[in-house]
Order: sequence, then C-alpha cells, then structure tokens
Amino acid sequence: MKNFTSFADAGDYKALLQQALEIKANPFGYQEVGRNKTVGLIFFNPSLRTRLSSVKAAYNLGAQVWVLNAGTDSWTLETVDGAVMDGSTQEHIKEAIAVMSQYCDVLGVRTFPTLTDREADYGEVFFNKIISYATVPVISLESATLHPLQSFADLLTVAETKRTERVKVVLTWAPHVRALPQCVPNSFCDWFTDIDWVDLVITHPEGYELDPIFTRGARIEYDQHKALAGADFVQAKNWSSYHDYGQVLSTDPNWMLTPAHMAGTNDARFLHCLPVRRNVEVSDAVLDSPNSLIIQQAGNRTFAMQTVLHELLK
Ligand SMILES: NCCC[C@H](NC(=O)CCC(=O)O)C(=O)O
Ligand SMILES: NC(=O)OP(=O)(O)O
Repeated sequence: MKNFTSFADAGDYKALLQQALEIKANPFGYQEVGRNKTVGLIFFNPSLRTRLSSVKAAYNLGAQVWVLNAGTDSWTLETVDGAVMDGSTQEHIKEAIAVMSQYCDVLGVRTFPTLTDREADYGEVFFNKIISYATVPVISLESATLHPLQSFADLLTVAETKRTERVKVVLTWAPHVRALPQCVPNSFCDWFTDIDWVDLVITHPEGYELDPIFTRGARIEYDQHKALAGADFVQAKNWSSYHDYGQVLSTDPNWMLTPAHMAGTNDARFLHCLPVRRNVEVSDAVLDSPNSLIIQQAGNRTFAMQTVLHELLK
C-alpha cells in the first residue's frame, strides 16, 4: 500500500479485514510498528470521529500524533497553482504539505468537495495535488469523492455482526436540510459492490443516481420499501445530486427511515456514518433501537485507521 484513498488501494480486502479483526482483538499488540513514528493529520473541514479515532489509532500503535486544522490553527492556505497571493491566503500548500511531510511518517488529509465544480471534484484535483506535494504516504480522511476509512469501518462492522453467510445490504438515501457530498455513498458502493458475500441494493429518489464508476452495476431500486424488503443491513445517508451537481432535488420526508420502513426488513441492523440529523434523516426510534449499530460502527473507525497505519508504517 502506497497511499490509502479508495477500495483499490486496500489491495487484498480479505487480508486487510482479517488484519483489522486481529488488531481489534489485540489493539496494543503492534506497538513496535509505531515506535519512533509520527502520524500527521491535517483537516481542511470539520470532523469529530475521523479526527479522534485517528489519534486513538496512532496511540494504540505506539506512534506520536499531531493534528492541524488548516486555516484556523495555521496560516490561511492557498491551493491554486500560479496564484498571485496578494489577497487573504498566506502560504501555498506546495510548501505547507512538503514542510509538514518532514514532521511525520504518514499524513492523513481531510478535504470536502466544492459541490459546484464536478470536474475538479471527481478528478480529485485538490487531493491529488496534496499527494504530489507530500513526500510521505497519504491517507484520505475523506476526499472530494470518497471516504475509505468510513467504508472500511462499515465493512468491519457488517463482517463482525452478520448472522448469515450472505447478507443483503441496502444503502438508502435520506432527506436532509443541506446539500451534502456524495463521498460516503460513493465509498460505500466502492467497497461493498466487490464483496463476494454481499448483495448490495441502492435506493433513492430519481435524480440521485451516483457515479457508475462507484456503483459498478449494483441494483438500483427506486421504491424504498421494495429495496428494504428482506434486508440484513440498512445504511442510511443523505447526498446531493451527482447529475444535477450539488443540487437538492428532494426533501420528501417519506424517505426518513422509521420503524415502519424497517418492518419489512429481515430484522435489519442499522448503520449510519454520523453525524446524523435526528428525525430528519432517521427517526429517534431507529437510531436508538437495539438493532442500531451506529456507536459500534463509529468505534470501528479506530481499528480501520489502525490497520491502515499498520500497513503503511510496518
Ligand atoms: N464525515 C462524515 C460525513 C460528513 C458530511 N456530513 C455533513 O457535512 C453533515 C453536516 C450537517 O449535518 O449539516 C457528509 O455528508 O459527507
Ligand atoms: N463519519 C465521520 O467521518 O465523522 P466525522 O466527520 O465527524 O469525522
């Protein structure tokens, strides 16, 4: 593994998943790998889970860790090549990333999409620029189009809680008050379409089709109740339109996940990456039900990150 930005970077996912299960069972058993190593984390956007689980993962591995919130903790960073920096930006990422690379052995980076320039977002122009300026391996802490650590944690959660050999996993769109990135659903599809024991079904209102590069022929069912029938796992998430880029096409409250939606499933376990807008995306009754895995899922973020750090530092 050179960098960790997508399912493809995971390589042999079965081996990586096995490693994650072993690390979870023995979290402090790999501290030689992190000894005298430093993990750097830079956030261009807010975070709770990714930030804290990454710090915990580094500690578990015996590594040191620093965190920088770009712009608020540091100089305001310029990202445009060739910019005449006579405005509010004070330092170019070209120097900043190269300098930070000297202070760590692996660099985690969080960026979000513009949701206005699809070509730049889906070309991962900003993230790829960071990779090109970095002189250490780079881990995506969520980029413009993907959130691989989240999906790896989702896979770990499904793998450790599934009750049958094969499972039906449903990704359902949920309403929201803002236009959100497609990273989490793209990434969920990127990871779950190729798992041989998963039947993935995606459900959303028309117009919310994701980039087929990530859905790769997964079944799309526009009738949410039909999609949910017999599901073993349900992951809910809002996203804005990919085709009508960054637009909110629906706020239909009927898509909010409630016990009535869950009634047709196979007593499905419930997943959400968090943060979640309660009683907009998902009702309290689903989030707080015994079938809700959201806290365990967030807990697994530590082991996803620790496994990736282990791969890159060993
Ligand atoms: N990192 C996990 C999700 C991050 C982001 N959610 C958000 O921005 C929610 C913000 C709000 O609820 O206003 C997303 O959907 O990609
Ligand atoms: N799920 C997730 O990535 O959460 P944060 O945005 O809080 O890191």
